[in-house]
Amino acid sequence: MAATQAALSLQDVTCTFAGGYTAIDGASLDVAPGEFVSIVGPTGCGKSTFLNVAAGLLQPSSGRVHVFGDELNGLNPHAGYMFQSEALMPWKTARDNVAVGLEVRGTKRADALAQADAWLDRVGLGAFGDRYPHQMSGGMRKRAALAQTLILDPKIVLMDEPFSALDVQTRQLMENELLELWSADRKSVVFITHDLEEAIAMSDRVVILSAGPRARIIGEYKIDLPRPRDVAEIRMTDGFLDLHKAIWADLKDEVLKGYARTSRA
Ligand SMILES: Nc1ncnc2c1ncn2[C@@H]1O[C@H](COP(=O)(O)OP(=O)(O)OP(=O)(O)O)[C@@H](O)[C@H]1O
Repeated sequence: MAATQAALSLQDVTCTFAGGYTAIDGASLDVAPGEFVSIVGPTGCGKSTFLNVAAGLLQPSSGRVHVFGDELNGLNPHAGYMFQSEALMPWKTARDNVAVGLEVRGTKRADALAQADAWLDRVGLGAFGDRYPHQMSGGMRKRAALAQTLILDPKIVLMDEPFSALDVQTRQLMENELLELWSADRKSVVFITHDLEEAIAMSDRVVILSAGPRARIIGEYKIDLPRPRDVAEIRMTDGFLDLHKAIWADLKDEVLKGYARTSRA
């Protein structure tokens, strides 16, 4: 048995869809407990597909997934998932949206609501629990979605471009908030983004997927920048710029290939 058991281990994962398109081909990734890993790759390369396999939402055509040493069959019981699109129910208030996962698990409503209020406070929405999603800004909705995911205390958080719809300033605020929450209670995070700067600023490790079809992992970089980090300030440091230059050298050709493929389609 390995010295430290991975929180999440994807081994030689291949995903071929019904029409015969192979998105991912033989990709392997281990994520350690408490590690923040970003996956970066050109548009349409298979990042979401890979994350869906980790969540247990998609069965790979071949390859294996282990979660804390147990083979995954069905939904990943230790994972919380935060999507790019809105996950809030429009007919529920922020408080009810955050509480609903606990209620589904059988927590008494009063207790679930009390925990939801505590989480709303933690994400800076303490005064907005009664608001409905349409009464909140994009950033507020993301905060509520973050609380909705973290209230369930998943050991692994899977995030698929969670902040990509936000303006730059709100996005940086959210990134810093996520890092603060993460450092207070270290969970394993797998963070999908097409934004290399965001990936470097946030992560312990950045993994590069090649352009599809048959995307593979073509590079892994340890990000040894000091923490705590401010995502805006870290971007101006020499260490960040050196990493960016090195990783971009690997990523650039793949981005161009991906762009050429999608622009022909
Ligand atoms: N159910 C499916 N059936 C057929 N092809 C699919 C299916 N789901 C995804 N694909 C294809 O697999 C490839 C990878 O898709 P995926 O959404 O994983 O990429 P991505 O890297 O997350 O994309 P983006 O950067 O645009 O978010 C794409 O070419 C997509 O069209």
